[in-house]
Amino acid sequence: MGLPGDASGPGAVDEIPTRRSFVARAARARAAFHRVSRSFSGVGRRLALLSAVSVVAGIAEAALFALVAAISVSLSQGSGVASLTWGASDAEIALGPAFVVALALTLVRAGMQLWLSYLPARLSADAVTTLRHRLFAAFSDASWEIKSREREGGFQTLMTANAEAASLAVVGLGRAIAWGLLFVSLLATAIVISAVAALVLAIAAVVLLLALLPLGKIIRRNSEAVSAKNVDYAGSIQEVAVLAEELEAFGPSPSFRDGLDQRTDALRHHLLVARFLGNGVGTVFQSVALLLLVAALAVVWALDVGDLASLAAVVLILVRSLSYGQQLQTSLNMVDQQLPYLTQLETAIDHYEAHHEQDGSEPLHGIGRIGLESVQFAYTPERQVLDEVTFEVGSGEVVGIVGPSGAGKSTITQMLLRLRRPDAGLVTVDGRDAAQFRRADWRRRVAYVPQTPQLVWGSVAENIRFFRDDITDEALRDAARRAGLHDEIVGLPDGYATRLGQRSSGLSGGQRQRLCLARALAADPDVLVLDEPTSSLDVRAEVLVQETIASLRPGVIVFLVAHRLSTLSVCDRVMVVVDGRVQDFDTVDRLQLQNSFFGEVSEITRAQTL
Ligand SMILES: Nc1ncnc2c1ncn2[C@@H]1O[C@H](COP(=O)(O)OP(=O)(O)OP(=O)(O)O)[C@@H](O)[C@H]1O
Repeated sequence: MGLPGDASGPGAVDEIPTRRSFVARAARARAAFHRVSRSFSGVGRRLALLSAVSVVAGIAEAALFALVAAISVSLSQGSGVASLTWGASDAEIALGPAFVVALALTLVRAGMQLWLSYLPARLSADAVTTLRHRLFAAFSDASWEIKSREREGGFQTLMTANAEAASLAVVGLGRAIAWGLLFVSLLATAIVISAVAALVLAIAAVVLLLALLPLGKIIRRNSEAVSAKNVDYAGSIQEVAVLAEELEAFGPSPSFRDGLDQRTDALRHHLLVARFLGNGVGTVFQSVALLLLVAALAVVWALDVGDLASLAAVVLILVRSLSYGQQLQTSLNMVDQQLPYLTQLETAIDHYEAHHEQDGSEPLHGIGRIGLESVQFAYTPERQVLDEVTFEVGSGEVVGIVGPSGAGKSTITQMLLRLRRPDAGLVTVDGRDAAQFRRADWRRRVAYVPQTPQLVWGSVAENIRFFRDDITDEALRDAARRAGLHDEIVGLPDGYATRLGQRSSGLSGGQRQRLCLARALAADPDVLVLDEPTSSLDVRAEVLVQETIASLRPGVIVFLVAHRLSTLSVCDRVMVVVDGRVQDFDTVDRLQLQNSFFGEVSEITRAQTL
């Protein structure tokens, strides 16, 4: 994944047109809906419902205002009849029925308004839930190549903060439609009641909306900056959490603290602008709207149009419609503010989906032989990391992989685990291309114990089972026995149900490593890849693990990346990797005589143990 701000990665924000026109804004809103509509089905139906409810609510409200105005005038004149004027036609209604109709309209309006609160909320909740599912699925299915480049905290930010912001963008879009249609419905009704009065006021409202448009651009630009910086910021925060132990021990340098403080400060300005504009625009709108209303009324008075009841109705309706206009403006600002987060989320999904992990279609029932055939691989074009690597290992063999730091040992294990694909050459299984086989089967047959074992929040049993529901309690106990951990687990306060944390796990480094060995053994693999499995173990535990490895014969192939020669005592053969090539692949005894790297390391080890 590209880092935030990197135009190629999910952190990048799409090019958004910056013209200050309604056309550009409408194009953005359309693009947003297009993106949102990909996130869940039935969006068209729901928007149609939202629009219909908005129009009905607007007409009900306008009719209510007209009736209230007519009743008020009638009461002030002491007449028992309310006179309603709708354009050229007049209607009269007795006060009793008029009150009943007013009450009914109030209830209809209340019901519609509640519905209008519910629909955007539902739209938003559905959209964000689906977005989160899509993002998680896209990330899970993305290749290791992409995942391994993921910035710490980047994915978390997308799943939490960005998803939250995207939900606000969808609420904003829904509300903008509702307030916009309410505004238009009220205005249309006002025009029917008194065309001149309403038109004068409508023009005033449109002028006001247009005048406030540039603010949207400022809000959007500010949000784009915040959205990109947030992912970066989350990365830095995550780093603090990940490095907590080392920071505690070493103490962070002033420059480290200053760096983080500067990142925190850099967000301050954007946050201030966002919050101020978010609230300030509404206040400005209200004040200017009232000014325009007074000015427009003065024009109506000067033109001498309309009777008292219709003028009162138009004023009531327009004051209300101006408030919807303000809410429309606020909603559009909210969309402007939150849309970059939604865009960033969609960009990330597209990025992960474009790098989908390729799978094979054939089932894999077992592995008898595994190897690499003329494998070439480079992480970057400048440096070849594996160069014509070829070997094959058969069932029951325990193979060591040694070599200088950076020689390519871990890269070979990543090939065997199918975490990376060769640029040229093949990973072979029983003479066939491994890429043909289903990954799910591969993961089941090829197990891995990393150098730094990771625990998950949960019990000891859950840590061994590691989300593979089909592993029985008996199988995981058996795996713990084979990893030499069973007796220690039984000695824990709650045995296999003892809860473990990720960091302060209550287990020693050696116990954690053996727990991960049990995790690897639990599914009864055909191939076991161990990256320096005894690095955290004392001599007694090391012997225990070596016995476990030896006991896996004859059915299992074991690859053992080793830095210490003591680890290699169980190996049938050892592969010496130097500069991305297999320099030698032979027994320990022969390597000691013929391989310069191996001989040198043996010498150093011997001198150290004397
Ligand atoms: N993700 C990566 N991106 C770019 N280069 C990488 C990446 N991972 C490893 N390399 C480079 O590839 C080379 C081989 O790395 P690899 O981790 O396979 O070596 P290694 O033999 O396992 O080293 P060590 O014993 O130190 O763990 C090194 O030069 C390393 O810098």
